[in-house]
Amino acid sequence: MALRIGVLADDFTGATDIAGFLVSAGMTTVQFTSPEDLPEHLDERVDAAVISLKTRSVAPAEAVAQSLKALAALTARGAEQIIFKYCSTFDSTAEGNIGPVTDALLEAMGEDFTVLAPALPVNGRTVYQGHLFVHDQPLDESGMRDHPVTPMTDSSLVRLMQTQAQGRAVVVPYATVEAGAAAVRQALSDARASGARYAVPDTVQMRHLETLGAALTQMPLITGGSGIGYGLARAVTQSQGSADSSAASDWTFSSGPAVVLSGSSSQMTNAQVRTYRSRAAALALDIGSVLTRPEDYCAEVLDWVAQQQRPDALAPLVYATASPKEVRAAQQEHGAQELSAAIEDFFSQLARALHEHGTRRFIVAGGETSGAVTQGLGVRGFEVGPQIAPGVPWTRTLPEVNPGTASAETLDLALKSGNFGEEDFFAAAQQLVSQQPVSQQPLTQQPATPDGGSA
Ligand SMILES: Nc1ncnc2c1ncn2[C@@H]1O[C@H](COP(=O)(O)OP(=O)(O)O)[C@@H](O)[C@H]1O
Ligand SMILES: O=C(O)[C@@H](O)C(=O)COP(=O)(O)O
Repeated sequence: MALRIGVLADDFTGATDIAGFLVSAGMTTVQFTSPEDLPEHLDERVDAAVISLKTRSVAPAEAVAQSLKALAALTARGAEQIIFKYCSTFDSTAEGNIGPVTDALLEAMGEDFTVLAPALPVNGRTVYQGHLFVHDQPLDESGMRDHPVTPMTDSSLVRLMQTQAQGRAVVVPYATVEAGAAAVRQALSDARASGARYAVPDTVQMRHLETLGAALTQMPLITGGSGIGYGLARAVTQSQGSADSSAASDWTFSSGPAVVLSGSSSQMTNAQVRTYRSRAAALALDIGSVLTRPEDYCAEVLDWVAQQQRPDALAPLVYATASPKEVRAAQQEHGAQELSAAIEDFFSQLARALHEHGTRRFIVAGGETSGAVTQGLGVRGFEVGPQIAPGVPWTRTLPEVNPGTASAETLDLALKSGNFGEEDFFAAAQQLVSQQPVSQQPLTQQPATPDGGSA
């Protein structure tokens, strides 16, 4: 079967977020860490491929260039529909990057119209009258108001888009979405005829995403969050009669020691670390040692982890997670960027050392931290499995594209965006492993035949 959906995501855990939702809707999904890593021939069982970029907060021209490369890689694999995945809280500045990237993708695809659909009601992100809410607060009154890189000071998606993009945006109101897919299609066609370039559909419940998915199956470019990915995938798999047989239902895990690495300091991750500390061995990183003697300290932490890894115990936790007050104080003392980079490098080095000493399962908290860990492990592609929590799936590495992992064995990775998961997330991830079902042949890359076709 041809590649039904190709996704380019503007950050790492955002990519795993949408990949997990595509799988939960019944699509076999693989994820790669750059367009270059996408194999020329994907396994024929693959319905969706996700490329994770790091374009959320780079300069707009750089974001556009990387996104166009990813688009080219996906269309070259025959992707029938493209999704540009950004954050469910529309993380961007007045310069971009959601507007410039969307415009560049439209132009490259020869299109003049798309939707902006960031909503993910199961995680409290809803859109009403074109305004984005985080649970019961408008976006600009939520914690996103104080985001260090992309502070969100308006909740109107129409205004947010129009300040950074080239065209006009219009709302598809709640009543139209409630009326069903045909009504949405008509509203989109009217909006386009009126000269609008972007439509913002109200989305209050998960079922609205299914309505939107059914209305949008023929739209070449969709932009939004993981929720619209779910809606589209449901529409496709339902029309094929396969929506109920989740692609993750017969997922298996590798055996071997596990570790939890937490570099996010979000409110939710702080709560998750507190909860887990009461149940498992936990080590708070000494930031001074991370900064001044990272190599020796890495060896000490490695020894500590090895002593704690026992088959009858929960995986040990190593964390840099700290309260906002502690983070601010440390940033003032050492400089925010230097500190982030040092901690990320440390996690990257530690993950590599842990892998070399036998660790096979990594549970990681934090988007940037996940990027650093996968980089340390040399992971460039993985298959996406069952969700531990909405937006956080288990994944396993595809050995063929991960020569850095040194062997044909697969690694299990759970890569969590800072804000996602319940308070017991770290233990819940391991509980899912211990309930693992019957073995399934892992996806492998199709060997290329001399004529360039797949074997
Ligand atoms: N104690 C700390 N003080 C300062 N910065 C920290 C601390 N712990 C982690 N960090 C840094 O904060 C950043 C957290 O970002 P990230 O991993 O993306 O989490 P999130 O998904 O919550 O944004 C990383 O760069 C990490 O290295
Ligand atoms: O859409 C979402 O909310 C997430 O997939 C996402 O992008 C979160 O970003 P980070 O919190 O920066 O990991």
